Amino acid sequence: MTREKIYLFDTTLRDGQQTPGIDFSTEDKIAIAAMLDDFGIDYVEGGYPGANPTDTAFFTRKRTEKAAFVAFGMTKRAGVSASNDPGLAALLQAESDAICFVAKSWDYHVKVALGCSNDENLESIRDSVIAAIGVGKEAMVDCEHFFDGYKANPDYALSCARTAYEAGARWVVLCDTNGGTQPAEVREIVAAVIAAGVPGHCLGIHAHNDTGQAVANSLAAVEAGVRQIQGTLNGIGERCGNANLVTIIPTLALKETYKSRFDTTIDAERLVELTRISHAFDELLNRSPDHQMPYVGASAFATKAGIHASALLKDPRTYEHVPPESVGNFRKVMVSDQGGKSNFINALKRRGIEVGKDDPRLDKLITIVKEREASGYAYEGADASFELLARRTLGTIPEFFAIDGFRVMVERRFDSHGRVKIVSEAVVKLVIDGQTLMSVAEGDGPVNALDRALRKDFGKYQHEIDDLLLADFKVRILNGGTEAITRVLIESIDSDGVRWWTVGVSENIIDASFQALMDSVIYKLMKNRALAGKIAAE
Ligand SMILES: CC(=O)SCCNC(=O)CCNC(=O)[C@H](O)C(C)(C)COP(=O)(O)OP(=O)(O)OC[C@H]1O[C@@H](n2cnc3c(N)ncnc32)[C@H](O)[C@@H]1OP(=O)(O)O
Ligand SMILES: CC(=O)C(=O)O
Repeated sequence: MTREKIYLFDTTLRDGQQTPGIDFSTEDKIAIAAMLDDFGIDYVEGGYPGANPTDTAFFTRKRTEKAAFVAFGMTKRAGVSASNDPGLAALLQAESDAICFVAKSWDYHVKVALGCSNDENLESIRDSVIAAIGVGKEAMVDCEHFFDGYKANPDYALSCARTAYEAGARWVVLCDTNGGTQPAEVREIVAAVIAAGVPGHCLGIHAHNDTGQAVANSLAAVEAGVRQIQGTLNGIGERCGNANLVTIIPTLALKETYKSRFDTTIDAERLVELTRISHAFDELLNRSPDHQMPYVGASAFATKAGIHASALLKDPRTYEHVPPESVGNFRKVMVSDQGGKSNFINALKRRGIEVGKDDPRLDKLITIVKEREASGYAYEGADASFELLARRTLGTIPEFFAIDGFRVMVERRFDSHGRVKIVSEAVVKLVIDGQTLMSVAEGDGPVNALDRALRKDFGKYQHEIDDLLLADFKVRILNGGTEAITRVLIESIDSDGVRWWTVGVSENIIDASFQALMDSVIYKLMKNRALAGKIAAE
């Protein structure tokens, strides 16, 4: 069987820009285009030059080295010639390798949205494609609402696609603009387009995710014959988003049904970059990655379940559809109340702690973790606290210091201008080598005050915690009403760039925070002595 290429077309910077809450700056666009170009995407659609200052500015800058850089815009307006349409002129003049025109292909839209005749719309499609080719650009046409249009008036939808193709468009892209089409319909309609004379190697698919089918519809279109897929990074896009290229790319590369027939520019060597790219993109959007995103999510290859962990450790293929490292992700066997001995042995081994399956201390640790999780602790997100708990149970943590007590006071005061000022003050009493050390500090809030007081006099350990920083602080109320208990998670970082999470649980938020703080400091002291924190690669 001859192999065929599937072209990848990224519209993150155009349809992705239409996502509610996402607004790229020109600098963002430059960074994202470079990321996509490096990764090996065939087409990068940069936006709509002439539509807004960001896109216009972006099109004056250098954007891609390898990928074809695409300008998006609408076909010429009815009633004016291509040479007299200012919108089309801006598109033709923009620095790009290709132009992707959006064109109506549903007669209802032609009538209602454009207010012109069906023939005038066909003329707009034809003349716009000819004009783009005339200035030396590759032309493509996004047939908006193609599937809905086909269902309403198949002859007209097909004549739009054919007109674009016959005018010389390299790609005629069938768009599920409203996102309601189902995979079986996509297969049937793509087959009809090919039967009407537009060959599959000139057809693309642009699917929206309004019924959660954008990826399935894109793959159904490939099965039916299209050879270009449009989509976005992490599936951003108007309303419920576009087809997620981060899901489609590994599916094409790793799943037998596609990999046996098709090639894309993303080979195995590039595919390992996928998780990093997906997360870097979220970072740029200033949002947390979706843990459950296929292939790249933090949970994509994670298991809490003891039965799964036991089999995974015998052979990962028992519970993994592809090897996590093929997409740059990794396996995570977590400890929790859902775990059995295998989860624990694996989690301990990663931290350099060897313990036999028959060691009674292992049973004790499992019991403690399960009891603590029942009372509100969550160790799957608090790796350092889990390690300390394990080492305490095994008896391998030195007694660095003891806490004699702490007190926190929060006061609402007025300054000399009558403005409200909230002052937090903490007192911490520690015992180190039999000597009591007492420190008092103020802070921005009670936890900050506690942290400052704790660090103010740490005796002989003082210099060891100077580079310890609290990077994040998360509070969760576990049950409502007067019996509410609080779980606090603290993320710490030190000058080695190492990060760790600790947890505290209490009916009192300050006490929960103090527990998490204590674990963070003890972990740091252990780490300084190479007694903890060696996470081996899985
Ligand atoms: C399905 C999609 O995602 S298509 C892409 C949608 N993206 C965007 O719209 C984002 C960028 N758009 C914009 O910034 C603006 O809409 C602009 C600059 C393009 C146009 O702005 P304006 O000239 O003020 O027009 P406005 O946005 O109000 O309306 C769109 C006009 O384009 C016309 N039009 C829409 N599609 C097409 C088409 N394919 N071919 C020709 N004309 C079209 C509409 O009939 C309407 O014309 P009218 O003003 O005579 O009623
Ligand atoms: C062109 C486009 O974005 C759509 O039809 O959805």
